[in-house]
Formats: sequence, C-alpha cells, structure tokens
Amino acid sequence: YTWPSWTDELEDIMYLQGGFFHRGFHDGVSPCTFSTSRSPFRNGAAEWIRTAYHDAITHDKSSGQGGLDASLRFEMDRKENTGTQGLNDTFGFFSSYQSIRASMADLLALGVYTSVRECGGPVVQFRAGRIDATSPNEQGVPEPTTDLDTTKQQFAKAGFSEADMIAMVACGHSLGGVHGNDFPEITGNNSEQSFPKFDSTNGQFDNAVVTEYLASNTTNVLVIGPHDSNSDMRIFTSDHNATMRTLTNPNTFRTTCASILQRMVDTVPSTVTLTDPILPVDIKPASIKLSLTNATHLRFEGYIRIRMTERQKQGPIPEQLELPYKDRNGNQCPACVITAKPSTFQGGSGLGFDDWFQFYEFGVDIPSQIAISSFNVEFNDESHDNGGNGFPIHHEILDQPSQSCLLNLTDMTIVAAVRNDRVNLPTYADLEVKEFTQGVVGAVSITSRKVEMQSTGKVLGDYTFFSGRTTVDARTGWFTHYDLVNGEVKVEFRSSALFQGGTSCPQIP
Ligand code: HEM
Repeated sequence: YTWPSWTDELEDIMYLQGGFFHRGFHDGVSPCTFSTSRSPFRNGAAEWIRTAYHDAITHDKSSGQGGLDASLRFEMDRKENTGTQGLNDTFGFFSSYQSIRASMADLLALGVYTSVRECGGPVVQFRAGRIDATSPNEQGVPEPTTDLDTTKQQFAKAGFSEADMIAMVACGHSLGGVHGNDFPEITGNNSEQSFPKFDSTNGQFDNAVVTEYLASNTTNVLVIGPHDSNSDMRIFTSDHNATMRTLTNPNTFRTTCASILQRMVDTVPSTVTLTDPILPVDIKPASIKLSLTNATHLRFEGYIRIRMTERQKQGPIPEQLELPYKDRNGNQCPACVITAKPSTFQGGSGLGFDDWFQFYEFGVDIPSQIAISSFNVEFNDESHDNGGNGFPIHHEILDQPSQSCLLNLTDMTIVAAVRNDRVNLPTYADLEVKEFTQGVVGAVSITSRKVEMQSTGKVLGDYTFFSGRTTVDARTGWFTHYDLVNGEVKVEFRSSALFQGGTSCPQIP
C-alpha cells in the first residue's frame, strides 16, 4: 500500500467505525438487534446480509453476468424478492456513503463484513472494485417453495456446490427471521409483530441455528413451518445433515461462514476485478489541505493516523510526530520539519472492530518559495517514507475551498490556485455526478464530468487563481467530490462540504 489510493475512502468507512473521524457505518446495525426503522420487529444486521445475498445469488457463472452489483435495486417488484422493506432500508442507509470511490455494490460487501462483525461473527474479508449495474439482471433467487433440485441448480449456476449452499443458508440464517406481513403463509400470522427468529440467539452471529436444528428444538419456521415452504429443512437435510453436523463445532462454523460469505460477496460480473483484501493502513494522512493564504505563504494542515493496535503493546502513544518534508524542488531543507500533536477531541482515537488508531494534527504556514512536495513520518525509533518517496503533496495546483462556493444548492464555483509557471497547462475539475431514477434507492450511477477552469487574472505571489463554474443537483450539491487537474498533476477527492454558501461567492483576494 502506498498513499494515496482510491481505496482510502472505503478503508476509512471499514475501519473508522467509532471515535475520532468516525464514519459511523456500523451505526445502522449497532447493537446487533438494532434497526434503522426503529421497529423491534426488524433486524438491520440481518437485512444487510439478506440484501447482499439476494443481489449476489442471481450470478450466472458461465456467462459471467450478474452477481453483487446492486442490480437488486431494479428487481424489487419480483416475487422472489418479497420482503422489500429490509432491502430498501439497507440501500437507503448505504446511499449516504455512495461516492465515486464507493459503489453501492462495494458498500453491500462492506455491509456483510460490518453486520457479521457487529454481531460477534468472524471477519469476512472485504475486497473492493465492484461496479454498479444500471438495469436489472436475470431472475433466480430461490423461494421457500422452490423444490430442492431447482434450488440446487440456482446455487450451482452462481458457482456454489450443494455443501456451499447448505453452509451459506446456515450462516445467513444465523440472524433475523421471517416476517409475517410478508410471509403470512409461513408464520401463520400476517401482523407486523409476527417475526419468528431463525434461532434463540438473534443478536449473535453463532451456530445456534445449526445446533437447535439438529437438536430438533429449532424455532426456524423455514424448518418447522408448512411443508411446501420449509426450504431450510429441505436444504439442511439434502446431504443427510452431513454439512450441518460439521457446523456444530463453533470454530468450524466461524471459519466456514467467513469463507462462504466472502465467496458470496466476491461473486461479481466477470468484467469486475477486485482488489486484494482491504487491510487497515498503518500510517495514513487524513484530511490534508494545502492552500494559498497570502502573497507569501501556503497553509498546510491535516492529520496523521497511526495504527496503534500492535504498537500499544510497546508502550503509550508517541507524544508527537515529526514530519520532515521536502521543498517544491524535491530537496530536503534543514529547517523543514513539522510537529504533529495528538488530537484531543475524543482522545484523538479512531476505532474499528479489531483496530484502533491515534490521530495527530498539525497546521503550519510554509513560505510559497519553499512549498512542500512530500513528507515522511517519524516517531520513537520509527521512520516511514510511504514506500520510498515520502507522502506526496501537490503544490502545483492548490484547492481553495474557502474561495469556492455553492449558491442556491446548485450553482457551484470551484476555485484553485495554479503556480504561475503552470497557467498554460490544461486545468479543470473532474466533478462527481450522481444520477437518480424515480423509485430506485440511492444513486443509480456515479460518473465524473469535466469542468473547465479558466484564469481569473488575479495573481497572488507565485500563484494565479483559476475558477470553473457548473450546475449541480441540489440533492448532492454539498456532498460533491472532485479532483483538480493541472497538466499531469491531480489533487484527488476533494469535497464541496467546505464551500461557502449564501447568495454570492467570496471575493478572490
Ligand atoms: C434457498 C435459499 C433461501 C431461502 C428460500 C431463503 C428464504 C428466506 C425467507 C423467506 C426469509 C424471510 C424474509 C423476511 O421475512 O424478511 C429469509 C430471511 C433471511 N435470509 Fe434467507 N433464504 C435463503 C438463503 C439465504 C442465504 C444464503 C442467506 C445469506 C447468506 C440468507 C439470509 C437471510 C437473512 C439474514 C434473513 C433474515 C432477514 C431479516 O430478519 O430481516 N438467506 N430467508
């Protein structure tokens, strides 16, 4: 891993679940029995897992089509997807995390990691790179009334054997249950309060669904319910309980579920290439800003995140970090060292399920003549140079959010400062554009649009101000990301969140 990477955003959502800089992704499933609909008869963690399953299982391995691609959003009217409230609530929660760096399909996969882990289950590794479908896929989600042969064929078509199928169903049905308002013929009661659970440990991702089934004291209505809709019974017994018996060992259950659920979320169209599993990054700059403040100085501020999970065993957190940096010509200058101190808000610590991170912050004024092109991170006896060349910082084009503005939610002006010797290079912003379709939850596609930037003619010291104006969707105006491009240099994944609002744009100095 070298910083920056396009997966930084997903890594943040995955590992900064609580504390400082938290992204709050697990808030939708925390505690494990919680539901964003606030109904005691719904279970968010179960809904997230079921949503990923219904999306993935229609994959066709031979043609390479379908899989975890969020096409389920266009398939809600199919009988095989009965119980759409949980599916739509899931997409609804994820939609606020969607960006050009986080597809809905990747968020579905991340949702399986998050819900399983929140409920005390194993780590289901998360790989990134899924691409969202913009239209429905083929049908093929087995229903409780589907006969065993057809069910097996549907799993086989998606690439799963009989033993895989049994394990996948057992793992999935560790959480949640059947809703009477959607399946009254199965629960025997069409009220919203009718929600028989699959096992007695609803708030726990564990193998009670297996052991209670084998002990014949299960509450799972897909086992003990009406004969034509007892699909779990048919599936669990299809190999004479051989697979189920192996899952009575809690460790086997955990490792089997981690593996089969990962294969489920990694079931993607053949055109998709997934990254390696996203692991917690060791040293990661965060919220880095370099901007022009006056004719002589640049303001450089931000945070450095240090993974403390292992380091804490060696002692307390480092008192401070030293960031020796290189000037704009790539030369180490003797006095060029920034000190970063532990952030104090919320103790400055960010929390994942299995990791914790200490944040350090800094803010300094650097003469424009010197500027900065990269820095290293040093503390105790450690020195980190991001794989050799340091952590890169672009001083050729500077993001100027405090001169940028968003008027009437839609009229956006992006301002940047371009070094005077680079004003003739092509300069533009690549703006994230979300498209919505009536009746479909979340953005259906996210693309980027080129916004040309022109010189404003205003010069401040070594830099010239550029601006580009465009119209954005009012629903997303304040949540728009963009890259700034000047020649070969790209300042990536900036956000409109810090733009000025009101009725007129700020004066460019
Ligand atoms: C032949 C295979 C399967 C059938 C027929 C089936 C059927 C069902 C039915 C009828 C429900 C009730 C839905 C509701 O009322 O909201 C349900 C719930 C659920 N299913 Fe399955 N399922 C199958 C496989 C799977 C698999 C492989 C997974 C995941 C790996 C899974 C995960 C879940 C979860 C988590 C719930 C609980 C949802 C909630 O409580 O909101 N299912 N399933």
